[in-house]
Amino acid sequence: MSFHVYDTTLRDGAQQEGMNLSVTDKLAIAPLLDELGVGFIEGGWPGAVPKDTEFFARARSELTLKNAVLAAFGATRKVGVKVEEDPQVRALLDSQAPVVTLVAKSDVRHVERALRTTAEENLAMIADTVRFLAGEGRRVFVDAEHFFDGYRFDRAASLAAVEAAFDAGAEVVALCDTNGGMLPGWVGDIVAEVRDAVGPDRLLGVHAHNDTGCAVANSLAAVEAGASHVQGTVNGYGERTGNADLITVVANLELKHGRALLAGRGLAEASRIAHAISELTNISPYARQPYVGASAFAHKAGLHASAIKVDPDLYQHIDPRAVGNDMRMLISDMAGRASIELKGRELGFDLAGQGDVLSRVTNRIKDAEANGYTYDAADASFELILREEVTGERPAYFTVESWRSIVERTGSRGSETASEATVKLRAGGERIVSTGEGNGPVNALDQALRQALGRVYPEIEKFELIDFKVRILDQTHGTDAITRVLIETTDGEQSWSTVGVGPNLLEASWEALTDSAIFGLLKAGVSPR
Ligand SMILES: CC(=O)SCCNC(=O)CCNC(=O)[C@H](O)C(C)(C)COP(=O)(O)OP(=O)(O)OC[C@H]1O[C@@H](n2cnc3c(N)ncnc32)[C@H](O)[C@@H]1OP(=O)(O)O
Ligand SMILES: CC(=O)C(=O)O
Repeated sequence: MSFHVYDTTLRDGAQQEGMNLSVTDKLAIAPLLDELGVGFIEGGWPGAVPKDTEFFARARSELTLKNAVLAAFGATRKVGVKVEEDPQVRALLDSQAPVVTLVAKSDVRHVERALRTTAEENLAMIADTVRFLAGEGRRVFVDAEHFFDGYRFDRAASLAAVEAAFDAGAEVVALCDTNGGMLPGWVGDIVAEVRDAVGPDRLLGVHAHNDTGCAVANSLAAVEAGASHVQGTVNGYGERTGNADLITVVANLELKHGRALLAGRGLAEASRIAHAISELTNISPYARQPYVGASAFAHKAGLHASAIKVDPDLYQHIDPRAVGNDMRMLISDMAGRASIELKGRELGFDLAGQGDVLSRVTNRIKDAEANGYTYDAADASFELILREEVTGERPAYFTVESWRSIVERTGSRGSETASEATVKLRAGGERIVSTGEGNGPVNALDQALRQALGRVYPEIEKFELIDFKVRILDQTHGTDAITRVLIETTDGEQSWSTVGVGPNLLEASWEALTDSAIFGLLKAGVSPR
């Protein structure tokens, strides 16, 4: 029996709080899902959500899928309505999607209290709708809503709904944990019982929500018990706490159970695709996401690094390349010499056998972290320290004579503010004095520094500050507290992060800004002038 990987990012994923996908977003996400290699892409509910009706219409001319087929989602016919006269069922046909997935009630309490009808009418709604759509040439899948809750309450009634769907011609019945309250043992037992009840030739699926934090585990339990169709969303998007993270489910099945499920390059592209979809949903990626998260293979503890130096597999459960991710060493006060050696290797420095350098860098990092610096989020500042300890000097792009930045309040009530900064430095054999204006004192300082350096290093014009984070450390000291600034800069292709610490925001920012300029010039291959 074939196995289905069924993605519902564009339908159930879009039910996540705060997510609002345009038709264009959906048309951009669908090819990424196709590239991932899923078998089915549920595009939305045509006839109920106007954007979804438009999505299916535009998909016909604008989408070319290599691996996946589109599924339109909708409900069984309404109570007491002839199926061929139900406009929502008609909209499913009109979508021209080759697969239609019907949500059907399979918990008798929902039938009686939400649909306000009888169990018999519900079975007729399921059978009529499946038969009608199958008769029109559609592959029909049924999502048995609240199946697990219903089964635990009245198993005969829930099983009758599943059987009605199969008997009418449904290709798949996906058992749904709609409220997400199940635990893996319960799911495994129930799927095994349903498997026995419906027989081995019928294709059972699973659709899990994450309210107990078990959506992935519940999906795996269902597959182990005989489900061969698994639904989920990329990045675990979905209502409330989300749906089963489809990439995690598939990675577990492929990499732990040896079942190749995705078409094309599949998992090897998973990290890139998960992040690209985050860009389109405008929801920041979750760094600690299994397999594809930025931290999924990041090691901070010095003891880990000392073993990883011998063999990376000693501290990681898979080769990160299997999911298109990378191993990274994080540098902090928890680093040891092995961490520095491995990080050096990552940055292109071979420090093997250079015990002195490793000890000096390790001690410098530990001291700096004790004074408020943090390097696990400021790789570029770390690299400058490492270079300095290896070569004995910092790249001499400029020497600073002085700088200042002021905030001026103007207007009759002092309600308008303007900032102005002056930087005096030497570069390219000249003394440069530059003044910058900005909407705040840090912005003005950044402008002044950039303008000064730009006279000698025009390469700096490409640099852009894209993130700025301030943290006041040791807040119990009030105004004595120290300030830490982390900034991220890009040259349009790559980005780098630097850190600064000081008694106030401006001093901390100045250090992070100058590190950023030096690192950017270094990376651009510019020699000091
Ligand atoms: C578990 C899930 O996540 S399923 C996916 C849920 N997704 C969505 O709800 C998003 C899209 N939904 C919508 O646009 C709207 O809710 C609609 C168009 C579906 C329904 O809206 P309305 O027509 O205004 O109906 P209303 O919200 O008042 O009630 C829902 C109706 O669907 C009926 N219904 C609910 N489930 C089913 C079902 N499985 N089969 C048939 N009818 C159903 C209800 O009995 C009710 O019928 P009634 O109008 O005769 O009382
Ligand atoms: C169908 C669906 O989304 C659910 O039951 O959760």
